[in-house]
Amino acid sequence: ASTGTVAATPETGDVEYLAPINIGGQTMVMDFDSGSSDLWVFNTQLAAASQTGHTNFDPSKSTTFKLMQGASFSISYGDGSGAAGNVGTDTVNIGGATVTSQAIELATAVSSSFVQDTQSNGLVGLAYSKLNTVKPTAQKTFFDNAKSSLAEPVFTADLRHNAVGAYTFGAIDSTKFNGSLSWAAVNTTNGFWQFSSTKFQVGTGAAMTVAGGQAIADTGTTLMLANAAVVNAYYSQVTGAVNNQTVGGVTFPCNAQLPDLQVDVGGNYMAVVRGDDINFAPVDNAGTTCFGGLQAISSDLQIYGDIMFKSQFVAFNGGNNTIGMAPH
Ligand SMILES: CC[C@H](C)[C@H](NC(=O)[C@H](C)NC(=O)[C@@H](CCSC)NC[C@@H](N)Cc1ccccc1)C(=O)O
Repeated sequence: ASTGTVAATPETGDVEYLAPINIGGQTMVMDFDSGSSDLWVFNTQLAAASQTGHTNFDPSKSTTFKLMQGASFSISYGDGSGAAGNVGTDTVNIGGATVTSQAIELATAVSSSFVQDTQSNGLVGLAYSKLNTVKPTAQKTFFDNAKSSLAEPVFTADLRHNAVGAYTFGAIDSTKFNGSLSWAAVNTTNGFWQFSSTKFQVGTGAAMTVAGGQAIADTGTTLMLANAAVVNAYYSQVTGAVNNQTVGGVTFPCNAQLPDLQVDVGGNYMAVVRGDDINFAPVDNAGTTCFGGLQAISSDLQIYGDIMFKSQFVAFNGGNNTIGMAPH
């Protein structure tokens, strides 16, 4: 039974968290994404302009790569970005955890936001395999393929503000969080690591409810996108907070006092998101106006991204479909 651990390194400003994987002998620095289920890479089939600045996987240099005849993929993401291309299989090793025949999706087209993000050379999808976009036959995620050979059927995300953390497969390192993990049931219907999140509390204020609230844990989303009721209640406690359409969300004075936000996870655990982490980044050169890490989303499905992960160590249990959290 194996385990694997890789460093999770934040891009400047904690925009994304990147980690190295080995595909057929080639190291690729990738964006680990618990909000999708395709492993796709920048590669030598892409137009030269798209390859520029990236590490490009070269299937012809891998002795273990096999093309998957007739297979293709095409994926779209909530921010409007996407990728598409063909598919093969190869040996993937992530920090010591190995899968010998992992579907590797070779992009032949990627949207500009991915081309511009030269530190990321593709995504490692870690949501449920039912979301995988390969046709005619959907493929399994690395975690799904690795699960049976891992010491425990789990992977964990230990993401830090402006510091190196870790992704671990097959073990839970209890030295990386305070106290014990609180576990919640995952609703796998939509293919996400989805749980009920119906209560919230701003600072020491009254507990409030989001009727029927649901959320997903998405390591590939930078911010925390919550119900408007949560966002309005939160920023009503922040002097100078305004909904700034030009920058596309709520901003506030960078020296504002930001309360902690508590959100319930599965009905029996209130996850504390540190107020400091909700000060995401300045929007002006003088650093006087800052952009909120908590923003509103109109869909019923809230997306708890890296802003939450910076306060919470998260364990994803594929054995019993539960999600564990503890402060770190
Ligand atoms: C518009 C597309 C919708 C959202 C839907 N797609 C999804 O839900 C996909 C699997 N997941 C995503 O679009 C989002 C979760 C949306 S919750 C509905 N997670 C993956 C995202 N963090 C990947 C990413 C990483 C870095 C830069 C940009 C994007 C679909 O295909 O129908």
